[in-house]
Amino acid sequence: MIEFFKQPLEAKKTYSMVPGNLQGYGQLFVVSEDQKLDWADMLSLVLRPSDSRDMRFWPNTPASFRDSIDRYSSEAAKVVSCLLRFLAMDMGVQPELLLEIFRGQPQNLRMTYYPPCRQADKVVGLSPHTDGTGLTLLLQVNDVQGLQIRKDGKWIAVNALDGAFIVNCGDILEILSNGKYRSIEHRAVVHPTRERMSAAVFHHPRHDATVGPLSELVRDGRSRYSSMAFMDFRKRFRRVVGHPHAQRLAFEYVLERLWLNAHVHGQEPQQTRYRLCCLRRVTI
Ligand SMILES: O=C(O)CCC(=O)C(=O)O
Ligand SMILES: [Fe+2]
Repeated sequence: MIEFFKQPLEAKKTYSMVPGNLQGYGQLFVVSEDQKLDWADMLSLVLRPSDSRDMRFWPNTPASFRDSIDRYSSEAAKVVSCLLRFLAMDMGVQPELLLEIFRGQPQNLRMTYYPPCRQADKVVGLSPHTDGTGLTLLLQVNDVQGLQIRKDGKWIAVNALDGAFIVNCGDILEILSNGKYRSIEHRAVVHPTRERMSAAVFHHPRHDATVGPLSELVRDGRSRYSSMAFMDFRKRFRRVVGHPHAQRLAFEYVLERLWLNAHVHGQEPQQTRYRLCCLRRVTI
């Protein structure tokens, strides 16, 4: 990955994103010429299922690149299977139930390169967002800190442990767990003199899954979210881009719809009110 980003721009542009496809080398969510871009370049690839790989975007320099990514993908999938088992046990649900939702372990990879910026406080490396995933395995590739999470309205730096993954709970896990695990809002800042690199592997439910709180967790009828097809969730999630907090807000917007539906079915009025407050911040 380090070798890939070191190459001249022209070489990297061989793998440029094309309209209508989120894979390849470029920038995330570019929707307008006037948009202020994040201070980062990235290479995004679909890794699993393996027949969805689009090899046009897979660099073959350095020569070991494709092979390394392939192995990384299998190992990440194994780690995530283990984590899903532990999470199921922690929630008191059958591990097989959770694993079935992630069957085949659809996975994509985003490698991000943040160049240094002398006026680092005037730019943002990666805008605030939540991951629209089940779980994300995030690796800070070099020893430059940059990840922050928003807690109680404040941004808090997360220090990566050497050689360890940072595991993010994504939006889907928040819904499946009926809110037990919160999908955390995060962003990346840049360093004034040093470049930074990270690699995130996003794990999604299988494409024909329905996402909603696991039935074992709503036995008492307290479902915080109603269910929807994962592909519908994804479509709505991607519709709102280019806003400073686009992804978090998009997620809240989708949740809002889910919670309103739940409310219509006579559940959780208090939670619905909370989400209505969030909705006021969103212009859609
Ligand atoms: O670079 C980082 O530390 C964060 C990356 C991230 O949040 C993402 O790729 O979704
Ligand atoms: Fe993220």
